[in-house]
Amino acid sequence: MKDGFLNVTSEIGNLKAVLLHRPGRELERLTPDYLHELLFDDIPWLKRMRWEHDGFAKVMEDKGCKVYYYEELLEELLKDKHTLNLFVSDLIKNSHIDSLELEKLLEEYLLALQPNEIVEIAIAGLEKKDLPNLIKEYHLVDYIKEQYPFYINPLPNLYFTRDPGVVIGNGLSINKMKTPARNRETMFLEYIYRFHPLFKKDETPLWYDYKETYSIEGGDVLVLSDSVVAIGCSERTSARGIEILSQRLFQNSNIKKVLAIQIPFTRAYMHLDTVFTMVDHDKFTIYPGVEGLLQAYELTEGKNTPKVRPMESLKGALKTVLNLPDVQLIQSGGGDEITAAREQWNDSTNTLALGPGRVLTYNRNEATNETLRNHGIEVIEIEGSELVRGRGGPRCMSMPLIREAL
Ligand SMILES: NC(=O)NCCC[C@H](N)C(=O)O
Repeated sequence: MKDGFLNVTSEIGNLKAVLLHRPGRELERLTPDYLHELLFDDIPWLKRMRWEHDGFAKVMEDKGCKVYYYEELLEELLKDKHTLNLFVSDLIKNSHIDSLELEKLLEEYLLALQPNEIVEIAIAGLEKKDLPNLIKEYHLVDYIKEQYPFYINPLPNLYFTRDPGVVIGNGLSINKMKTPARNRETMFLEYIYRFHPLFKKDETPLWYDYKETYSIEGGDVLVLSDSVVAIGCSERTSARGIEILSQRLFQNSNIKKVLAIQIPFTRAYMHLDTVFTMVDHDKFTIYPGVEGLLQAYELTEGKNTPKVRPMESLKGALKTVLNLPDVQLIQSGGGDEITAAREQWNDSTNTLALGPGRVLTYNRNEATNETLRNHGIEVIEIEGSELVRGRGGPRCMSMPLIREAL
């Protein structure tokens, strides 16, 4: 196989290219009634959120990382009429409109728009009040759904680009999301993969597809080295999904071992990277509140499904799979129970490595940042008072496309 564009063989190699989404109008469609369903705990202030997000992107650019945006890549590929037609048709299909007639009307409406307007609607949603005269004759389904404000749902979680897809080696996993609120996000990545020349589809293996049955979300996947991946078994990522992805990696890539790490299935720690991230060759940060609750399993290639070996401890497992004499688990919140819990809620452990021993974090997590510094880690802080309201940090908000090999 020729060289593709994507290449991620570690969590900590110098970050060279990343996929982001700048928060947009979808955030202004969050209302208290739909917060829970849309996986938010609060209503963010968009203007400030964008400012914070621009600051986040700038730190990466200043360090030599190329920043790509979902909205730009999608607009570029929708300039092709054939792709645009397919995209609109899939957008309608994935929006669960429930009425053939309405589907047709919406399709006609969207096809008359420009690519940037279609992308805006695909991400930010379409409110019924914006098209007051669309339906000429009401059917039962229209009466029943009348109170619901959207024809097309907003996707307020898209700025957490980590979750819908993950690059492992030179291949891509387009994930199967667990919740309906985030399901439609993955379609965008499929279009970028299939139709944008940047991703060099013919040279890029697809490890997983969002049309599969078992959920996997990117916040659970940590590429620990060129031959080892850790995958959290969590509220969002299923054990069966881990087995299927692992076996494919064993058979078609350089990955030899997967460390499956079971974390408590709760909202506060919805993905592995909300409690555990890699910050240097042999250093990790971990939320002490879960340390004793994690169970690790080593997966290696099996006949049909992987062989599974329960491991004694996370620390021991990391040493074994990474072949290291020792590893350090740096406790977030300085190890203080209350501080650690408060800062974990605000994503203290969700660090994004820009290079070995250099991480990006929210400035609000003062105790954790100080602890990391005391362990020799360079910590670059960003503002995140509004960004954090979606319950995700710098790692959640970034999908690495290229990292320099270690
Ligand atoms: N990797 C991550 O932990 N992503 C954060 C996702 C937060 C989002 N509100 C969600 O519940 O999916």
